[in-house]
Amino acid sequence: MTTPIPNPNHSNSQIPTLPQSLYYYPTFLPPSTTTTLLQKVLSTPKPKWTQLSHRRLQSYPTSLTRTTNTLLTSDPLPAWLTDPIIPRMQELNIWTGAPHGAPNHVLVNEYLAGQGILPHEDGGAYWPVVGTVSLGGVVVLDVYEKREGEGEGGVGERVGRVLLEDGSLLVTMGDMYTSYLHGIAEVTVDEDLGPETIANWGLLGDKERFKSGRSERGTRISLTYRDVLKVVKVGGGFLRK
Ligand SMILES: O=C(O)CCC(=O)C(=O)O
Ligand SMILES: [Fe+2]
Repeated sequence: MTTPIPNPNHSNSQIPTLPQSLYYYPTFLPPSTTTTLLQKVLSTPKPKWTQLSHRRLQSYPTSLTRTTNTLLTSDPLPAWLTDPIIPRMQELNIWTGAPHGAPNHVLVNEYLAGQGILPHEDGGAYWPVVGTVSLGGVVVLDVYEKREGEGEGGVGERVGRVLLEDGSLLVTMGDMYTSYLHGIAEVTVDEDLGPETIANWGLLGDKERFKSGRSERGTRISLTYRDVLKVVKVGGGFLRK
């Protein structure tokens, strides 16, 4: 499989000092859209959520099969997750070269203040691009080296920190997708924020907001867009929930 080529037109959005390639778009969605999306996600009935130990999760249109990582469904993504987000991503050429030319799977994460996600990689079920839309609370995403040859989950040195603002889009591809890990610490305050410590400081939409160097966590939703490589369409309404 060939690796997607970062679009040189977007070099202004590329996060410096980190391995390639992470792109940050601070005001990808206007506040009116983030508010509507946040309400939509937070009003989802409880059975649609999977409660994990450190966050809640929804999978659209459904979760992947456990053994073969296949998207087995006849349902498209719901309109509230596609418009206007996917056309805007396509304008940025994020899915150019992807097997389906657009994301076909969205994992929606909810983190309460103090919750996070352990360092991990997103793996081979997907085309190696993730588009992450952040809604609500601000968090710092940590990037780590991956320690090969130490079995599963070898977490190396932290190589950088990225601040994710409400309405922003983070695009992860290339080496950042395949050779590094990412995680969110379980803290109620992100501290030590500044131009020396936050890799995307120069790209932030509202640096003033973080000039105290601290940011209190609030409830955050992330919409993570992916293109699943293996898709099997099922007809006739079988396997529907
Ligand atoms: O919430 C985030 O920004 C990260 C989520 C994540 O890493 C994942 O869903 O794989
Ligand atoms: Fe991830």
